[in-house]
Amino acid sequence: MAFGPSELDIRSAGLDLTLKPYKDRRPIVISGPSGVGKGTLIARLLERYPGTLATTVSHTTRQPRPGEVNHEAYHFLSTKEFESLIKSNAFLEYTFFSGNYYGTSRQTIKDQQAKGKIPILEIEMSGITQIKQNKFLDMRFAFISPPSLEALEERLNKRGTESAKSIERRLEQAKFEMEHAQIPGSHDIIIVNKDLDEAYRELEEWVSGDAAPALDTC
Ligand SMILES: Nc1ncnc2c1ncn2[C@@H]1O[C@H](COP(=O)(O)OP(=O)(O)OP(=O)(O)O)[C@@H](O)[C@H]1O
Repeated sequence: MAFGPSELDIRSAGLDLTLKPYKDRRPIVISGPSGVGKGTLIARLLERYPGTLATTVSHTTRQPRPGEVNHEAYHFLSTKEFESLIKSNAFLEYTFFSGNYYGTSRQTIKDQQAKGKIPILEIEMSGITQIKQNKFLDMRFAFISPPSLEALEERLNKRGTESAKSIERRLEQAKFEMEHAQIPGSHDIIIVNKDLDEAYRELEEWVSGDAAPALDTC
């Protein structure tokens, strides 16, 4: 009995098995409280579908951290340069947080689309409000929710990247974001990340267009 080539054979032959003819090729916006698992879920999607999906690189005026490479982690630039880009309407959304600007340029999305990829953006709440105010932008929005604030606190503690004060601030913000996410129309789908594998499956189905619309409120 003949078997077809394995995924490994195809990859090593330089072919990409992961090109998926998604029905919906609009940019995908993922949001949710800090520590909920957005980065983890997006990393899985990108690993599974490198030929179809791609993240975008944001701009920031903050200093690079050790190991962060310019144009990979972020496009690092001066405040003057950032403000000049704001004036020229280069950003889809931007925010000023903790003394620094952060923003997503229109160009970074175009760059990925020009390569035939569907951009995936991780954007916080105020950025989503800015995007939604622009009726020319057609994107889809997923909110990742923790099963509870207690579970979120545990994840942030376990991750070990934040001080107690920072965790407290993030939990306050999380409460606000979770309430906001309940407003009809604020997201196309809410995925509760309780079990990571289940949350991933739900996200993957929605991203690839195989899922039925999860909310009838949109
Ligand atoms: N379903 C889950 N159950 C338990 N732990 C999880 C789950 N999903 C993710 N985690 C863990 O929670 C922590 C936070 O995840 P991650 O860094 O992906 O969150 P994030 O939403 O990207 O956070 P931030 O916005 O701060 O970057 C990580 O240590 C991750 O391994």
